[in-house]
This record gives sequence, structure tokens and C-alpha cells, in this order.
Amino acid sequence: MQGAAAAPAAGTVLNALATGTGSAFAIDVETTARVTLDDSGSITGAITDGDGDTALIERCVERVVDRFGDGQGGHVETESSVPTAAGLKSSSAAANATVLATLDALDAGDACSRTAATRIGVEAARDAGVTVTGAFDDAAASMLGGLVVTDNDEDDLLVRDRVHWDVLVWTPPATAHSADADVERCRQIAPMADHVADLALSGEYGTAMTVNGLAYAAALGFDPDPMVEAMADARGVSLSGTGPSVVAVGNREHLEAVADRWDHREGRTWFTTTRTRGARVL
Ligand SMILES: Nc1ncnc2c1ncn2[C@@H]1O[C@H](COP(=O)(O)OP(=O)(O)OP(=O)(O)O)[C@@H](O)[C@H]1O
Ligand SMILES: O=C(O)C1=C[C@@H](O)[C@@H](O)[C@H](O)C1
Repeated sequence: MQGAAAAPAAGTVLNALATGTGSAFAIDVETTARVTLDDSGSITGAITDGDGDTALIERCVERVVDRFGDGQGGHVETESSVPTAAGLKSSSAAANATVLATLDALDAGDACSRTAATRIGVEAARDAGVTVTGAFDDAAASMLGGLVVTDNDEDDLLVRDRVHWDVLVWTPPATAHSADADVERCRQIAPMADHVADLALSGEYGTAMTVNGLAYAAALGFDPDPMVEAMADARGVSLSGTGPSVVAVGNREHLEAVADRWDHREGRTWFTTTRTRGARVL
């Protein structure tokens, strides 16, 4: 019994750590998961070309088998072009790809809606301790594609919209695991997060992103300079997730000027686009 699926990474409009309301959009880099199920009764995981923690993907297989299978064991392996712990939702992409690949292996894709599949990955992320709120915002953006606004306390989708932006990403060499973020500091900026939620719910995504980026950079101790350097040429720019990546959206011509300014920075500055298509079975 074999299955395979791929899911995209995402960038942030509103980080949910302050209030539980979050917003994110899918970007065109993805993680692929291949799942083989057998009668061994135990589940193992591997990351191609990586030695990261496989607890999340193993837990995803386990949760899907518990619900739709018959006690199968097996193996899951992911391959990814999404940098890990960089703020680009690598965990959500890995979880979604694994959940869909396992459903595919069980031939149970029709028995589980995409929203239900997203919630299984979110529960697995909570089990594995790689998230603060469950990150239903990141997971829904990755699973459904486009831009979402969500209530992460209830794992509810509030808005799904299509956006068509070029996206410039600066990924510094450092990493920052979401689970290690200073949640108390983030809660102190709740009034700003409420304002960002209002902007996002009225479709002012670019401005929402920029206010979010400045507020979270201040709360989490990141340098606001890359955002200041982008503001004149980007529709919106934000620290993504709990950092350290910074994501600017707009059109390519204007973002080239931002890329020139970011190029001297340590790490990688790279272009992608938003993505309307979410996760897919291969
Ligand atoms: N390709 C992958 N295969 C398996 N597990 C992965 C993969 N990518 C990420 N993970 C899991 O997700 C964890 C990283 O989650 P974390 O939330 O810290 O990073 P992120 O999702 O990239 O960041 P953010 O939530 O700020 O966007 C890793 O420790 C690992 O357990
Ligand atoms: O772990 C979490 O709960 C989160 C992590 C970041 O990606 C945030 O952007 C997201 O809103 C919530």
C-alpha cells in the first residue's frame, strides 16, 4: 500500500501567537511525502538529505491509520525544498503532504475532506510539540492554497481568498523553532494583532502584513531593517511566522529593487510566487 502527496509552504500575513487569529498564504515551494504501509505495526520516518526530527510525520501517519486504517505500520519519507524552522511553514507542508499520502495509501482520500485532513495534521503537530497554537492558519494555507484567515483556537477557516503576487523571500542562515517563541512577549502586542486581523478581514492584506511584521519583529527581537528597506516597493512585507525569514509581496519589477537591497545580507534572497493550488496527491 503506497501513497504520495505534495504540499506547499506559506508566508505570513498575521502571526496567531498573540490572539489565536492568524492569516497566511501558500507559496510555490513544496514538500513531498511518500508513504508505504505494511503489517509491521510500527511506523518509521526519514527526511531525504536531512537529519531533522521525524516525530511529526510519524505522528501524522499514525493519526490517519488510527482513524481510517486497520492498525497498519509503515514508513514515511519526505523530500523538501522548504527550509526548516525558517518561518516558512515547513512543518505544515510536511504534515499536510504526509496526511494526504497516508490517505492515498489507504485509498481513503474520498472519506476525508481537505479541511478534516488539515485538522489531522494540526493535531499531529500539537502531539509532536512543534507548534504553539496548532498553526491551523499555516496548515490551511498549505492544504487549500491561496490566502486564509483562521481562528486557530477553534481550528476554523474564516476567509479563503485568491491572491496573485510575486514573492521575495530573505532566509537568513539562522533558524527559529516556533515552539521556542516567547509567547508572553507576543501576547503583549495583542492590540496590534487585533488591528492586523481587522485589516486582513477587510481585504487589506498588504498593509496587514506590514503592521504584523513590525509588531512581531519588535516582540520577538528581529531586526526591522529588511522590512523598512522593502516598504517603498512592496505591497506588504513581514517577518514570516516566528522568523527568521522575511517575505515581501508585490510585483516582480518592484521587488527586484528590494532584492538588490537584500542581496548583501547573509543567507539567501530568492523569488517565488503565491500559489492558488494547495496540496495535491501525486
Ligand atoms: N521535510 C520535513 N519532513 C519531516 N518533518 C519536518 C519537515 N520539515 C519540518 N518538519 C518538522 O517541523 C519542525 C519544524 O517546525 P517549525 O514550526 O519550528 O518550523 P517551520 O514550520 O519551518 O516554522 P514556522 O512555523 O515559523 O513557519 C521540524 O523540527 C520537524 O519536526
Ligand atoms: O506555532 C504556531 O502556532 C504558529 C507559528 C507561526 O508560523 C505563526 O505564523 C502561526 O500563526 C502560528
